[in-house]
Order: sequence, then C-alpha cells, then structure tokens
Amino acid sequence: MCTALKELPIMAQVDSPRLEIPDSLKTVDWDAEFEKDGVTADEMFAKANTSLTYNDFNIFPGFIDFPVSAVDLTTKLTKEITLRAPLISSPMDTVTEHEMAITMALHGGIGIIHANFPTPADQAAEVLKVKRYKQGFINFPQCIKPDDTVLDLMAIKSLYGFTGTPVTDTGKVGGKLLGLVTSRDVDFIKEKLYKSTRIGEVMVPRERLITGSETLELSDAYNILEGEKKGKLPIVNSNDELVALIARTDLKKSRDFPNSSYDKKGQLMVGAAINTRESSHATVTLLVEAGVDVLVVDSSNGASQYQVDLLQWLKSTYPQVQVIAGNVVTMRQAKLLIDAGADALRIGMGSGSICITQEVMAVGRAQGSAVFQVARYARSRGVPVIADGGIRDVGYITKALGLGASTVMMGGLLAGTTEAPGEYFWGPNGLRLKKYRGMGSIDAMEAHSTSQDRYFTSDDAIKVAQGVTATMRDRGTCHKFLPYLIRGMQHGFQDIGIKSLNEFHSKVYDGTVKFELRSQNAQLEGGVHSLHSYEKPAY
Ligand SMILES: NC(=O)C1=CN([C@@H]2O[C@H](COP(=O)(O)OP(=O)(O)OC[C@H]3O[C@@H](n4cnc5c(N)ncnc54)[C@H](O)[C@@H]3O)[C@@H](O)[C@H]2O)C=CC1
Ligand SMILES: O=c1[nH]c(=O)c2[nH+]cn([C@@H]3O[C@H](COP(=O)(O)O)[C@@H](O)[C@H]3O)c2[nH]1
Ligand SMILES: [K+]
Repeated sequence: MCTALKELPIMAQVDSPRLEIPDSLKTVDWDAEFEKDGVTADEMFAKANTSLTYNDFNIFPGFIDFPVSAVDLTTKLTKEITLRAPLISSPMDTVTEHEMAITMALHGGIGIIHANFPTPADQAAEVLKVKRYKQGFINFPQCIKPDDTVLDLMAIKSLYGFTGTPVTDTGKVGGKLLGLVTSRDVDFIKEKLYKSTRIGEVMVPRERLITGSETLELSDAYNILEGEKKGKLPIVNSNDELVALIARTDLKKSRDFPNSSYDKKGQLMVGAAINTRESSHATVTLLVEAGVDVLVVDSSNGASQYQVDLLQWLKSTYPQVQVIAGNVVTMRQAKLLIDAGADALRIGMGSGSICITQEVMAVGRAQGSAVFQVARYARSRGVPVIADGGIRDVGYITKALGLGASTVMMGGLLAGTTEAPGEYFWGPNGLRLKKYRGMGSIDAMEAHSTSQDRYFTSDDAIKVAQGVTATMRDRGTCHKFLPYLIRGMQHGFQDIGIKSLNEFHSKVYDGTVKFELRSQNAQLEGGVHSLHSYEKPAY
C-alpha cells in the first residue's frame, strides 16, 4: 500500500487567480438587497394568493448569541391563563383523559378532557382526578382483593408493570386496606401454583404495614420510605380506607417538573370540552364544581348562534372560568366569538390528521392561512389563539407559533403515547399500536348516549361522518416525548434568533423575521431523500 502511493507522480499546484467580481455586482446597494432576501409573513400570504400551510414555507435563520436554554417558551393560553410551554392535548376520546391531562400539566402545557363519556359526571370525575393529583402520590393505584390469586396479580403486573399492589376489601381504591403484596412476596411461588394461591395468604398483612395518613407531606413520606427501606407507602384516611399510594421511585422523579401548570391553589390546571346543546349548562356546573380552569366549546364551526348564546351565558354565569371558543378559520368568525366574550380562540377546520371535513363539507381552510389571518386579528383584540390540528412534528409547532399562535393543540401526535386512553394492541408486522379516532367519526359518534343526543336527534337521524378511525404507532411515554418537543422548539427559536414567544411575534409582525415559500421540489429536498434506507429515532 505504502510503496504504491510513493510511486504516484507529484501533482503540480494549479495557478489560482483571485475570484473575479463582475462589474454589475460592484454597484449594488446590498443593504437594500438584504431586505429583499426573503419576505415578511404578510407578504408571503399576500404574494401566494392561495391558501398555505406549514409545509409550504420555511422560516429564515437569524443570529444566535445565546444558548438554547435561554429560550423561554412562556405563553398565554387565554387572556388570564399563562403556561410555561405552548402545548395542549386535544379533547378527543383517544387523546385526553386524566392521565394525559396530568402529564401535559406537569410539563408546562395543559390537557383538555374530552366530552364523550357515558355521563357528564364521568367527565367531571376526570377533571377531579387531575385536580386531586399530588406529585408523588398515585391516586388511583391498581389494587387487588385478598381472594384474588397470584395469577390475577401477575396479570396486573404484566399490564401495568407495578411491583407493589395494595390489597383492599373491594379490590379498589377507597376500600379498607388489608395488606400490600410485592414481587418479593410472590417471587418464590412456583408458576403452577399461581392459580391456587390466594393473595391473602402471601401479602404483608395490615398489622405489619407501615402507612401514612392523608395529611402527610411528601417530604415526610420520603423520609419514612428511606428510613424503613420500603418502596411503597399506602396512604389511608381516618377509616383506614386506602386513598393513595406513594412510590419511592416516583418521589425521586418528582423534582423533575419545574415548569408545571398550577392554579392559584397549587393544583394542576386542566380544561374540559363542552358542546353547544342546552344540556351543556348542567355539564358546566359539574365541571366548575370539580375545579375546571378552562372550558373549550368544541365545534367544527364556532360561528353559530348556539355558541354565541352559550358564550354569553358562560361569561355571565361563571365569569371566573376562562372560555376557549371555536373552531374558527376566518377573521369574521373570530370577531363574532371575541365579541361574545371568548378568552381565546381555537383555529382549524379540516386540517387534522383524522379530519375529512374539507372533503365532506367542502368547507375549511389550509391551516397556515387560517392561523396567520385569525391570529393577526385576535392579537389586535388582545386574545390569544390556539393552532389546532395538522401538527406532524416539532418543526410544525414552531411554524404555527411563528404565524401568530400562542399555543398549539395536538391530537395525532399524542395519540400513540402511554398516557393516551386505550390499550395497546399488536398490529400486522408486529407493530405495537393504539387506536386514534376523529370525534366526528361514526365510531366516536356512536360511542355514548351523550354524543347520540348530539347527532342522532329524531329530526336528524342520518349520519355524516367528519372523521375517520385510525391507529397510531406506540410513541412511548409523554414524559420523554414532551421534553423532546419543548427542547426541539427551543432549538428552533434559537435558530431563528429569538428568545421568547413575545419577541417572536413582534419580530414576525414588524417584518424582522423572514419567511420564504418553498416549491414542491424544495419540500422534497427539505425531507429525507436519496437514501437506500434510513432510521429515524427522534430523541
Ligand atoms: N376542527 C375540525 O376541523 C373539526 C372538528 N370536529 C370535531 O368533531 C366533533 C363534532 O363537531 P361538530 O360536528 O362541529 O359539533 P357541533 O356540536 O358544533 O355540531 C353538530 C351539529 O349539531 C348542531 N347543533 C349544535 N348545537 C346545537 C343546539 N344547541 N341546538 C341544535 N343544534 C345544534 C350543529 O349545527 C351541527 O349540525 C367536535 O369534537 C369537533 O372538535 C369535527 C369536524 C371538524
Ligand atoms: O374534521 C374533523 N373530524 C373529526 O372527526 C375530528 N375530530 C377531531 N378533529 C380535529 O382534529 C384535531 C386534531 O388533529 P391532529 O390529529 O392533526 O392533531 C382536533 O383537535 C380537532 O380540532 C376533527 N376534525
Ligand atoms: K385533514
């Protein structure tokens, strides 16, 4: 190898004259040219003369003189509510129940509990679960009865992965605490005896259990668990009924949420969706009693007399509750709802991943145009807006915010996560999947009597679906996914050269932040291309 190289002839260096500068370039006013490099958001939408969406443009990079950690994502959800992260989970029955809402709030966003429950009381119960959540306290631990068998315990373990399960007389939270069973108690049992061994025979019985009272502070709970070298501490009320469980592993994690969305009482914030029917008045009362912070009037076309009437009733009956109205995609619709008292607007019609509204109703608007136009007008009235639907990845969030949104709402992006309602199942090719469905899909409409009432009134028994039923791949836990989205946004902001959402919006409106439309080929180029195969782990 070395000898062969030595035998190569030595190349002579090429003569290198200076790069020639053509005369025509010598007299250009470059400052004026810099101004013309890219367009303002206003110009982009005017020039395109067609509706645009996130994928149709790029944002130009700016100047970086700060670290990514300096980017502050604090934003307004409504006139009165501030969030540390601009992220909202959609009120869909395959996206947001209490578990998603808790996780969203812990990470600085908020979840909106859907309205597709058997009864309004069930929806209010979900709100209460978020409100009662205490960091480190597992309020709804899986429990077991003393008469159940080790086989039952193993089934719980394989579904939820718990290692310590409280034993109560009812097999549920709220029952009398009778003991605790951990893997240590069952490890030695042979598999063939699982079915015949009762939990009561192997559990640590109540008299040997260390428990905490309802009033216990987390720090005390931690000290007890550390001191006693225990992993789980059951919490009981004065009747010795189980109210919660504390896990040492959770306590270690509990310091990881410095940006959580808390209300004035220090409880996590949560929203709930309502519809525009008469019955929603009674639902609102239940939701307010449960402590809901914000209501979302859930409709594909917010510009209706039903919604205007409801908004006026809400603002006069419960002035302390913030109301997000929608959905809208035009400035005129926005004006109607702002005039009726909306504290924020939700923007999007037909842009969602499961939406077929534009196809079936022939009505809607591309999401980029909808967000930009409505946000401009709403901003002039001091009303923040939510970009709802069509968010495919973190870059889309940054673009939505760049078009004037203060927050984004996601359905599909969160639907395959651990915290989304529903069980995983195995699909073809061995993929782990969860169901995701539009709230206007036949499937969702038929699910409960509340939605039956909404759609299949006697004078309107013909169904017209506005959404589809789908599956999503397992995306893992939101405890990993949301920090990825947040850090991804911070990187985007840093690249644009802005440190906060307020700065972003002022620099978009004054034309400092530049945009550019991209051709179809540019869109292809901007994605992954020309590879034999590739993998895409995002975080
Ligand atoms: N963002 C989007 O692009 C879309 C979202 N969706 C979702 O699907 C679900 C259903 O949406 P919509 O069908 O728009 O619900 P909706 O409740 O606004 O409308 C359903 C039907 O009931 C009528 N209606 C509403 N209130 C009434 C009242 N008080 N009295 C008599 N009639 C009344 C409406 O005019 C409409 O015909 C929602 O969760 C919505 O978010 C559906 C389609 C598009
Ligand atoms: O046309 C529709 N038919 C439906 O059945 C439907 N369900 C939900 N939505 C809307 O879609 C949003 C979620 O969209 P993504 O999955 O793209 O995040 C949601 O936040 C809703 O605005 C629907 N739109
Ligand atoms: K769509």
